[in-house]
Amino acid sequence: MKLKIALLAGDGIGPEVAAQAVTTLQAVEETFGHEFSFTEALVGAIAIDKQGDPLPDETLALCKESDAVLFGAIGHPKFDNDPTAKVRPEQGLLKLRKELGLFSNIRPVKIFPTLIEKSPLREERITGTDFVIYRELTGGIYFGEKFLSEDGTVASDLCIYSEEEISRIAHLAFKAAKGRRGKLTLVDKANVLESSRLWRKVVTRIGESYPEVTLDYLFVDNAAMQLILNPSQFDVILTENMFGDIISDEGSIIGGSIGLLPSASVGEDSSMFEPIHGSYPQATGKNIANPVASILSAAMLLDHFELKEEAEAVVRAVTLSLKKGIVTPDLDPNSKYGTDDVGHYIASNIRDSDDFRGLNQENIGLGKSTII
Ligand SMILES: NC(=O)c1ccc[n+]([C@@H]2O[C@H](COP(=O)([O-])OP(=O)(O)OC[C@H]3O[C@@H](n4cnc5c(N)ncnc54)[C@H](O)[C@@H]3O)[C@@H](O)[C@H]2O)c1
Ligand SMILES: CC(C)[C@H](C(=O)O)[C@@H](O)C(=O)O
Ligand SMILES: [Mg+2]
Repeated sequence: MKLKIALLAGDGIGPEVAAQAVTTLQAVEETFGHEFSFTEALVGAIAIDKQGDPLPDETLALCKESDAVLFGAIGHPKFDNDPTAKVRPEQGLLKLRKELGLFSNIRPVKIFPTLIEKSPLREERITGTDFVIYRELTGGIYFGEKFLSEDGTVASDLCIYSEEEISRIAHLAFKAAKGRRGKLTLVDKANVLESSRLWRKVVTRIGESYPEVTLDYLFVDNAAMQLILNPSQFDVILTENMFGDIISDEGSIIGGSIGLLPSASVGEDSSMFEPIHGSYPQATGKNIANPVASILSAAMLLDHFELKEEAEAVVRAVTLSLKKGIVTPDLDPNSKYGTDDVGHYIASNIRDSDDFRGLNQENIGLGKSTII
């Protein structure tokens, strides 16, 4: 298959982890005989520095004409520490999501069996964790009208949703639940927020068309607690933009590190693949960032284009690296391996995959190798 991929590495550790996703995709390309092209473009703080715009027109145009976008991370402390800055790196990411119509952000949370002891939670709590968050990505409080009074003492952000925005992602989430364990949990704050009550009404109505899926509801504060208390109760979580942002960072540490959690953002015509973590500025240039979230985002890209065997090969290679202890310091403070070592190990395992391709994965203790 030929794929034209826009590569938006961004800021901080973005370029370091995205480089390993590219190395992985190049290994897949060679091993399975595909043709992937990568075209780089600016986004985030580096784009502000170079062009005064966090999403230059040519970057957006490239993304629109590409088959998919591979995204690193954006963000820089000079903006984080300046609440008065009018132009900000995050605006580039948000505009990109909106312009590409990426309304559904899919964030799978699965425990790698060999990492169970790396989790801050006890083994008996996290065993069996395997859920996926469907986070609405182009609406809600992120995109509602903003207000700041002239004297700078009063501010507001409007949280606004339409039935249409809720129903299109709800259908995707119900379909996902149907293909998994048949459970969908809507996370909202319907005891307080009008917008959440609209979510409940619309999702409940849509649920009637999916009789094989059990729908339940959790208030977001309770959901935040349940995620830690009993994460294996969840199958598909459907939620609005900001709640999804928050609970996915929380969910990521169940498996040991946010550096493991990938995501796919999809719309009608476009798709983008990015780790859920940010630019981790403290780690920039140190070769310590975990590239696995970025590499698994590349696996989600392959899966999205129906390259199932290829996606599985990536997940298997990642699983093997974790099993062998070829990991970055977030998973093992004494590790001698850097971001690039982990990426190269994974890529070389895809290239030499004869030694484990086709083997019964259970026999070699890798468990299930699908990503979602
Ligand atoms: N999608 C994105 O590009 C994105 C996402 C979140 C935050 N941000 C931006 O990133 C900047 C920093 O934000 P933050 O510190 O709140 O979040 P962050 O995700 O960058 O880092 C938070 C913590 O998570 C850990 N971490 C993150 N990525 C890791 C990796 N690959 N390997 C190992 N550990 C990792 C580190 O302990 C780090 O201190 C901000 O400017 C923020 O706006 C961007
Ligand atoms: C950087 C920020 C705009 C972004 C978000 O809040 O969506 C990030 O936290 C994420 O999870 O992708
Ligand atoms: Mg986030």
